[in-house]
Amino acid sequence: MTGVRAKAPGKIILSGEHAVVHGATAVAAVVDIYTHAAFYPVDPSDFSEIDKESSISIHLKDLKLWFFWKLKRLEEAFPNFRKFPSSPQTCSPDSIEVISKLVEEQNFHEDKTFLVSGLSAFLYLYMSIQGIRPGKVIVSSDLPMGAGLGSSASFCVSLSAALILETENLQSDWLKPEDVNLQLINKWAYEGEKIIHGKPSGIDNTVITFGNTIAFKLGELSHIKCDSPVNMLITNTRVARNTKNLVASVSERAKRHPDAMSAVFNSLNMISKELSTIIGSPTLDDLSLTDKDEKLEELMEMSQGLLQCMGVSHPCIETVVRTTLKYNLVSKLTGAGGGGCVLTLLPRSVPRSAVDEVTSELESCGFECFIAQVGGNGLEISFAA
Ligand SMILES: Nc1ncnc2c1ncn2[C@@H]1O[C@H](COP(=O)(O)OP(=O)(O)OP(=O)(O)O)[C@@H](O)[C@H]1O
Ligand SMILES: C[C@@](O)(CCO)CC(=O)[O-]
Ligand SMILES: [Mg+2]
Repeated sequence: MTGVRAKAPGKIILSGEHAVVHGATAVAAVVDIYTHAAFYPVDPSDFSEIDKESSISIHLKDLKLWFFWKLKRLEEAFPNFRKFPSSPQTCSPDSIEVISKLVEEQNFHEDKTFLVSGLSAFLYLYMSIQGIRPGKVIVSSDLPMGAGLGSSASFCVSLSAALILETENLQSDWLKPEDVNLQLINKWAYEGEKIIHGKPSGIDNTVITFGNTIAFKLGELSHIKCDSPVNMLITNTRVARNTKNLVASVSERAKRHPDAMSAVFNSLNMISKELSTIIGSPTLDDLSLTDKDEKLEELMEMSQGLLQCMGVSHPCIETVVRTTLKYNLVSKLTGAGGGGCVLTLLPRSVPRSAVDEVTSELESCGFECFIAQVGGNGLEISFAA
């Protein structure tokens, strides 16, 4: 059986998370940790007698979990489901309810309920793009789930690509899809993100689809050309959290204190603009590189303070900030916060021994540290044999 395979990176947010949901500019970049999704349509003529009740299935390889929905059950739940509307459509609240029930009909172990939103996004994207037709999707990911590195968007982008694209013209090498397809994939992925996040800004799916480093405001992206990519140490505090709840909690705070919070969002907008200018400016010599790093550190420190003021930091995040500061390194949370991952800027001048020391101190607190490449390719596709 042949199909389409898609590979989508993760992302970090350098500044402006949460504020971007409220109209501010944010700056994000991809990281080289990937989600793979492959789609294999099942030819109805292949059905054996036992296969009569064919299904739509998803195999989450890393979790060793399989989920199946019989076509008959889906047709009964959605007698008038419209396949591939002319442009991506938002899942209505009524349909979300029906889809969640279909997902919950799978026998979930209590400790796997965090998958309900991801599987609901899967069913919606599958039925909208492919219709209620049999097929199998296989997903695997190296991204920590629910930790601020865009696992939900990476899942939605890779799924949308595998479901939308045809096998013709694909090769066994990884290729970037054509621009017109990237636009469509990004729009569908955003609809999937809405099911997982509630009210996403769209920054995560956009940077993951198009790659590199971007500034993003009100649905519009601009690419930032970086001639000297930033180096980040990423620390996963392993504290579980959920982006949907954190985004909602910031909106609630903004409703309670509209003027104060709009000043916070505005400050982050300014920080993101300055940060875009700094990382996009040409690096002339070592002196200008050091100057860039110092300015970035100061802006990251200010961002972390403002995120704390929005109520999305966490004692574990503060521990990372304090620990790295002992080594003169600056950190900020990334993504929705509340736990998850923290970024530490590694200036070009920092000695390797200092990075090793800070890493072992962070690991002794039970955190996981890694260095990822920032600002590479976005979505890529290939032929799946
Ligand atoms: N590989 C995957 N397979 C199935 N579901 C996934 C996968 N990756 C993410 N999800 C879904 O996305 C949810 C996590 O999304 P969430 O937005 O809370 O975190 P994140 O995307 O990792 O962080 P952030 O949005 O801050 O960058 C999971 O609980 C799950 O439902
Ligand atoms: C917290 C948030 O700003 C970023 C999550 O990576 C949410 C969003 O923009 O959708
Ligand atoms: Mg997410």
